[in-house]
Amino acid sequence: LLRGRHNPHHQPADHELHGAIEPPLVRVGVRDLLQHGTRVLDKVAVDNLDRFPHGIFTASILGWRAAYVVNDSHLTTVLQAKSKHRDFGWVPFFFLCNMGGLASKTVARLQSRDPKDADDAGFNADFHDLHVRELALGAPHQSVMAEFAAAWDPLLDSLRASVQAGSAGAEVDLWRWLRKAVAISVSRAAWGPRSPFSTDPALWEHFCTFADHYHPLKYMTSSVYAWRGVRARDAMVDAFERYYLDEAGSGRDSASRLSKARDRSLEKRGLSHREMARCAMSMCVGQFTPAAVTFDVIAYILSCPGLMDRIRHEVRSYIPLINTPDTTTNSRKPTIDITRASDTCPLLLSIVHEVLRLVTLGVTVRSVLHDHTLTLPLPTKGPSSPKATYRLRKGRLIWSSGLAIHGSPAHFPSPQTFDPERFLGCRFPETQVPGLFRVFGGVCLGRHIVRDVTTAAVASLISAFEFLPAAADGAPLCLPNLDRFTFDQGAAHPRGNTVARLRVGDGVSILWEGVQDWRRG
Ligand code: HEM
Repeated sequence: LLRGRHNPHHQPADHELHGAIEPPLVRVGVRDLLQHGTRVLDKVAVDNLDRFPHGIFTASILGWRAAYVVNDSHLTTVLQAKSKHRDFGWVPFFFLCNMGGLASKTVARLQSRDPKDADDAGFNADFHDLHVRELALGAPHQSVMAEFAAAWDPLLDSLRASVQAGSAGAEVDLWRWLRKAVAISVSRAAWGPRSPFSTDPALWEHFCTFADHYHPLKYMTSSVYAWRGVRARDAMVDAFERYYLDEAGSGRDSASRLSKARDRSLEKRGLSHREMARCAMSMCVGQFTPAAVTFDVIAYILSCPGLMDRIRHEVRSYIPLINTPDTTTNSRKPTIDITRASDTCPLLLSIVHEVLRLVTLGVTVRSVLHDHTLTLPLPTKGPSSPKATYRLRKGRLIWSSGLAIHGSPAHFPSPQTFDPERFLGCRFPETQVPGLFRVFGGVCLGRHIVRDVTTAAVASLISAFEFLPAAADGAPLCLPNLDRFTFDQGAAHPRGNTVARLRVGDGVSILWEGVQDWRRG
C-alpha cells in the first residue's frame, strides 16, 4: 500500500517523486483557529469526513501547510506503523517541554543520540521500550495496580466516613474528590509510597491549578501570561526535586520499576534532578487522566435510567465475595477485589470503552522524515475514486484523527449517542478493532492502567455508595462537552454540575484481597 513501507531501505527515486503532488488542500482560517485552538485539525478532519475519497488532505493553517490530516481508518493504521519514512517527531517533546518548562538545551540533549554508542536508539525509542516492558499485562501491571489500590482504599474509607454523617445523603464534589484520589493513588503506583503526592497531600491542588490554566501558546511566550499555572508547576517541580534529592533514597528505592527505568533513561542523557523533576511533573498530566474518565463514566451511567442498578448487580454478582478478617471489630467482613473489575464485569468494561470513545481525541501524530510517495491503489470511499499517488514532504506532520473515525456513522451507528452495550464482548478493542477504536492511537502504552484504574474506581464508588437523585433544585452530574475540550486534557473535563448526592451503601467492603496476594507473591 505504501511505497517503500515494505522495504525499509527504499529511497524514492527522482522519477517517483516527479509529478506526484501533495494530497488535496484544505484552508484553515483565523476564525477556525481561534474557535477550536489545539483541536482545529480534528475539526477539519470531521468537517471533511466524506469529501476526499482516499481520506487524506493537506491542512493549510494561515497559508502554512502544517499537516496531512487523515480521517480514514485503514490509512490511519498504515501510517501509524513503524517506518523509516516517519516517526513520532517533535510533538511529544513539545508537550514534555512546554508543560514541564524544560530548557531548550535539555530538549536538544533528549533529541540527540550518543555518537559513541552504536546501540543508542534515541530517547523516544528508549522510552517506548521501557514502557512496553514495565507496563505489560502480568506481574508488572499487577504491581502497579496493587500500589494504586493500597492508596485508594484509605481515601475511599475517609470519603465513606464523611458521607456517613448525613443519613439523607451528603453532597460530594465528585470531580474534586476524584482529582485528589486519582493523583494520590496513581502517583503512588508510579513513584511509590514516598511519591510527592503521597507525602504532601495538598500538592494535588497545585496540579489542578496547573491543569486548569494550561495553554501551550501561553507557555511558549512568557510566564507573565501564565503566572498562576507556572507558580503551581514550580511547586510540583520543587516537590519532585526534593523527592529526587532525598539522600536516604527512601523515595526512589520504593518506586515502581517503571519509574526507576524512566529515571535511568533520563540520567543516561545527563539530566539534572531539577530537569528530571520537570519531566516527572509533565508526565502527571497523562497519568492522572483516569480522574476525568471516571467522572464521565459515572455521569453517563446516571444519565441512563436503570443502568446504575445493572452495573451494581454485575459488580456484586461477578466479583467474588470473600470474607476477610476485620481487625477493628474482630469479626469477618464481606470483601471484593475491585482491581478485577475489568476482567469480570463485561457491561462496565463496555461502558468504559464507550465513554473513552466519546470523551477523548485519540489522535495519532507522526512526522514525515523525508520526501516520499504514498500510493493508494484502492479507493477507500466511493466506488469510482481513482488510484492516487501523493507526495509527502519532509517536515510535515501526519495528523490521524480518532475523533473523525469515532464520529463516523459508517463505523459507529448513531455515533453521538451513548450506547452502553456498544463494546460488549470486546476486551481490548484497541487491538481487536485497531482501525476503529482510536482512543489509544496506535497504541498508548498506559492503556491497561487507564482501563483498570477507571473500572476499579467506578466499581468501588458504585459498591460503596448509592447515588441519590439530585435535590429538587439541583442538577444531575454534567455530561462532557467536547466543544470545550482541549488537546492537553487527554479526556474531556466536566464543565457544569460536579456535585453528587451520596449515601453509604449496604455494607460490602472494598478491600484489596488481590493486593495482599500480590504482596505475598
Ligand atoms: C485516558 C487516558 C489516556 C489516553 C486517551 C491516552 C492516549 C494516548 C495516545 C492517543 C497515544 C499516541 C499513540 C500513537 O502515537 O499513536 C498515547 C501514547 C502514549 N501513552 Fe497514553 N493515553 C492515556 C493515558 C496514559 C497513561 C496513564 C500512561 C502511562 C502510565 C500513558 C503512556 C503513554 C506512552 C508511554 C505513550 C507513547 C507510546 C509509544 O511510545 O509508542 N498514557 N497515549
